[in-house]
Amino acid sequence: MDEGKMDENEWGYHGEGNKSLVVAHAQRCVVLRFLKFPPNRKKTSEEIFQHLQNIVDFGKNVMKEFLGENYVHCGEVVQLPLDFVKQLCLKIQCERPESRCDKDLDTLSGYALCLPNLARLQTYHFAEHRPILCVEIKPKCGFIPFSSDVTHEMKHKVCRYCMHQHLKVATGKWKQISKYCPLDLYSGNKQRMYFALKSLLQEAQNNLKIFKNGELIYGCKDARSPVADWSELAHHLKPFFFPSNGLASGPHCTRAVIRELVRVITRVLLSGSDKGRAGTLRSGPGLRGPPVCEASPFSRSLRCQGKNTPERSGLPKGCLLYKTLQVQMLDLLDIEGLYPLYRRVERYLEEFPEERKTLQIDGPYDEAFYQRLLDLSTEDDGTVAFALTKVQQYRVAMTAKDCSIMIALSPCLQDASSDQRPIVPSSRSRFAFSVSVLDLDLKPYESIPHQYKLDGKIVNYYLKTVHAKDATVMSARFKESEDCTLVLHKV
Ligand SMILES: O=P(O)(O)O[C@@H]1[C@@H](OP(=O)(O)O)[C@H](OP(=O)(O)O)[C@H](O)[C@H](OP(=O)(O)O)[C@H]1OP(=O)(O)O
Ligand SMILES: Nc1ncnc2c1ncn2[C@@H]1O[C@H](COP(=O)(O)OP(=O)(O)OP(=O)(O)O)[C@@H](O)[C@H]1O
Repeated sequence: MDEGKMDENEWGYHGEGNKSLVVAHAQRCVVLRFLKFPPNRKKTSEEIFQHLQNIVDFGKNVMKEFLGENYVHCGEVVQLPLDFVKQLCLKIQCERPESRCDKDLDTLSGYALCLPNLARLQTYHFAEHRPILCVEIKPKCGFIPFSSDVTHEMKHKVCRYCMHQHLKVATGKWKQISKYCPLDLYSGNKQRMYFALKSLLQEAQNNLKIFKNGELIYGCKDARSPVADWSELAHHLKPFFFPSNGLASGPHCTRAVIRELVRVITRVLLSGSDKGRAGTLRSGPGLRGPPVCEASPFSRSLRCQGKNTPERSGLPKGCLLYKTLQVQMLDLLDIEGLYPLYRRVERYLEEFPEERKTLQIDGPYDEAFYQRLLDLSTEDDGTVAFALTKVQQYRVAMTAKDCSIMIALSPCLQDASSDQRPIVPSSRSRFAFSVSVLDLDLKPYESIPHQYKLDGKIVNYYLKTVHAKDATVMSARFKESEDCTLVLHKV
């Protein structure tokens, strides 16, 4: 990219989260990722450069090591002309969802991250001419805490995502409770994964987006304007899954297309080579928590049919879900066990503030930082070193609990080679695919007290409001009859 010759007209709004905003190049397969800040909390250019460089270093030295280099794209920090950034900011403002406009794009530093556009296959510099379908999933935390520091018994039974749903609906973030449970997606069991993906398609919230040729066609652009029309989605997807067949439109077609999509995504999620060192993080069998979440409609439906709890995960070790889960499990103590250790580090830093650098709280995220993450001991010897290791592991785990997985699918001819990209078959077509992870920014040390408070809030709200009324709420959830039949489809 020639940073000297930037033209805002060649870039378009692509998407944003809570902390960054992404624009995509119209022709080339690149995006620019800018940081965002609340209006009164601007940072210096030097701080922004350092923040972005830390993101790159963390990706290179830590996440690539854990997840494998094929999945992680670190990008590079670029310096852009300020005039370009200002014009671009004005140009895209009208496309930003209202709910995200509480933060402003950083237009003062001129720094951004340049990354491959993962909504297209990884050809980096040149746009593909083939049509591309891309599914982005933010799976969230896939295990139930196993730590003995957990004080609320409910946390050993119901996963955080399912509990948090109730607080989110109560505070108006989303309109209705999702049937998605991350433990189903991470189960490796095809029926549970199928149920999880279908639930995401029913209530996408911010956990699922679908792009066609780089354009968002399904999922929430704005929390207040969810788009969830399956027949419209099927209309977009039909040429991908039934290219040469005159499948009539209507509910039958919609169901067939959605079924193909879910099957293909399940297959892709279960694929993968065994690179990356997340396997070295595996904790013993006693340290893994229950395999199902009691609030998941899937396990509830099994129980209501008198069937046993499904077996524990059959995720293949090479697949990205497996690796992501291993990194999430670096949260060995749960926030309840971690918080006192955070306080220990805090007390030390209050006494010796100059040590913050040596402890690598704000980086550098280098090889030494990575090596310390591999110590999985939970024997507290009372030292600051022990507390620090657990704090850093927790931050990495939280990052893996909030990352997204991008799956790009491009149809290929029956007999054509795929340029060595892996292939996934569907019943009427074949796709070359790529899988990548995004949003691997290390969670800040400062967010730990917030996590501690939020955890208490989520559990207390669930216990007080939902669990007390459990029977009523859950029976209402099961009035939607498809729950019990859906899971029995052969996949
Ligand atoms: O706390 P959670 O689980 O609600 O996760 C937050 C996400 O909410 P979600 O539940 O996915 O809707 C939240 O996503 P949204 O802004 O709601 O789309 C952010 O990803 C937030 O991370 P950060 O503070 O921007 O680094 C996330 O915060 P972290 O807890 O990961 O720091
Ligand atoms: N390299 C990329 N290629 C294509 N799209 C991307 C890329 N990086 C980010 N995006 C898109 O931009 C959106 C916002 O990016 P990202 O999730 O990194 O934002 P964030 O503010 O850090 O998120 P969060 O709310 O979790 O803090 C993503 O959901 C994704 O759709």
